[in-house]
Amino acid sequence: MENAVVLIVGAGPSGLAMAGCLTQHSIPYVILEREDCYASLWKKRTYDRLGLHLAKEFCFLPHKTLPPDAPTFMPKHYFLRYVDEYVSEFKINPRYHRSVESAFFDEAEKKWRIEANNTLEGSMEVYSAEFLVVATGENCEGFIPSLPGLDSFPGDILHSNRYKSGSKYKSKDVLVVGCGNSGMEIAYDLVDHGARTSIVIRSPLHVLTKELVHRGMSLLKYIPVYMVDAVITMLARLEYGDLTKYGIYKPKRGPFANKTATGRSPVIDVGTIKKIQDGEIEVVSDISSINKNNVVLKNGIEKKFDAIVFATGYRSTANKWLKDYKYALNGEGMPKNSFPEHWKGEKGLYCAGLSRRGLFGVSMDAQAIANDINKLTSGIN
Ligand SMILES: Cc1cc2nc3c(=O)[nH]c(=O)nc-3n(C[C@H](O)[C@H](O)[C@H](O)COP(=O)(O)OP(=O)(O)OC[C@H]3O[C@@H](n4cnc5c(N)ncnc54)[C@H](O)[C@@H]3O)c2cc1C
Ligand SMILES: NC(=O)C1=CN([C@@H]2O[C@H](COP(=O)(O)OP(=O)(O)OC[C@H]3O[C@@H](n4cnc5c(N)ncnc54)[C@H](OP(=O)(O)O)[C@@H]3O)[C@@H](O)[C@H]2O)C=CC1
Ligand SMILES: O=C(O)C(=O)Cc1c[nH]c2ccccc12
Repeated sequence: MENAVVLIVGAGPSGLAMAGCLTQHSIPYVILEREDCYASLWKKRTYDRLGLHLAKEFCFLPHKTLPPDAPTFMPKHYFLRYVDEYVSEFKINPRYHRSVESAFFDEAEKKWRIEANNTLEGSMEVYSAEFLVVATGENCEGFIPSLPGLDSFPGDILHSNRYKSGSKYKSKDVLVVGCGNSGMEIAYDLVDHGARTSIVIRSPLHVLTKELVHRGMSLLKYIPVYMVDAVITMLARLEYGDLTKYGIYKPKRGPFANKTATGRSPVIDVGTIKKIQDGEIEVVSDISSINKNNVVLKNGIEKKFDAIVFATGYRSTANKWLKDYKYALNGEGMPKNSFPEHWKGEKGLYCAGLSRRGLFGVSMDAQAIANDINKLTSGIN
């Protein structure tokens, strides 16, 4: 058994930000990561054309600024280069191929006991830690809904986290299920590669440009959210016109109030809306069942597809391996406390990056957690 002061599970931006902050306080830590690299979501499970939707002032990690000439909206590779520099500057050395499979609070020892599968060696490793930080992310596992007849579909079925580009779908009929930021951008990419593309839109959504989101986030510093929402919704209407004829309806709450209330981001349009308006992407209603290549929609229409991309979102899985999740999380593996106290659990348990606030939220959490651990370890309560 190995002893650690702080044990961090996950070497994504949250785990790395934790490492950066703990280093500032000279607090030792160990990071366990199931994959063979850091930032594995960004490196392995995102599509090729991904760029950051939020402006650079919301997309950096604690204690390291972005280069002054960084583009306002960074491409993925630019952000990853910054992450590489972060890792070398803070000398972060995660232990790779360590999949954490169980963790519980040992009441006798008053410490966390963590078991990780060393997937390279096929052995179990045991760690004990005073503080445990869950940094496994809200995008830990791709979610695919169970639909009647899905098993009978003979073509490609993939979650958006396995989609790279539309190059192999030229002249194919592809259905994208889900119209969050992933689904909308993947639909664009498919058309760009010559696929005949349809997208399932079953609920209301806000569509904004990245410039409008940037403007809205800047305005939020000065005026209340309902005013920001009113201004930004009006500007979006001028930009896109009435989208209801394409099956796109707005939620009752404004885009920023909705983000705060539900965590759901507005769709930040990368050109998909124009392709919908031009008839290059067809919006279809929710799926009722699947029979081989035929997809039966809830409005009774039946369409044939060669492939289905499920851009139906993600789940946190921390509640599965963290046996005593109740000290910080709910049954969905998300924080049990509400924002802004969401990061702090009991008995030295914390969660970073589960506030549905992107990289900005990641940085805030890591700083708050490291400050709290610093206070506790220096005996200032
Ligand atoms: C397609 C996509 C695009 C995004 N774009 C943006 C954006 O532009 N801007 C923004 O602010 N946010 C964006 N996000 C949100 C994203 O959640 C954050 O950017 C960021 O990746 C969160 O970091 P994280 O470390 O919390 O989680 P992750 O990046 O998911 O990292 C978690 C790490 O934990 C590891 N892990 C999981 N379970 C275990 C286990 N049991 N044992 C050991 N290791 C484990 C995983 O392998 C992974 O490396 C995007 C998300 C997606 C899906
Ligand atoms: N460049 C960037 O910055 C990007 C950022 N992201 C971020 O990553 C996170 C994850 O995004 P994303 O992958 O789009 O996931 P989301 O959870 O945001 O969206 C999931 C979508 O799938 C739909 N859906 C879920 N279940 C079903 C079902 N059974 N049938 C039909 N539709 C269904 C949802 O609709 P409903 O509302 O009806 O449930 C929703 O439209 C978000 O925070 C997003 O903003 C993603 C891509 C790019
Ligand atoms: O990409 C995401 O989903 C994010 O969570 C980033 C984000 C944080 N606050 C926002 C407000 C509007 C749009 C996106 C975000």
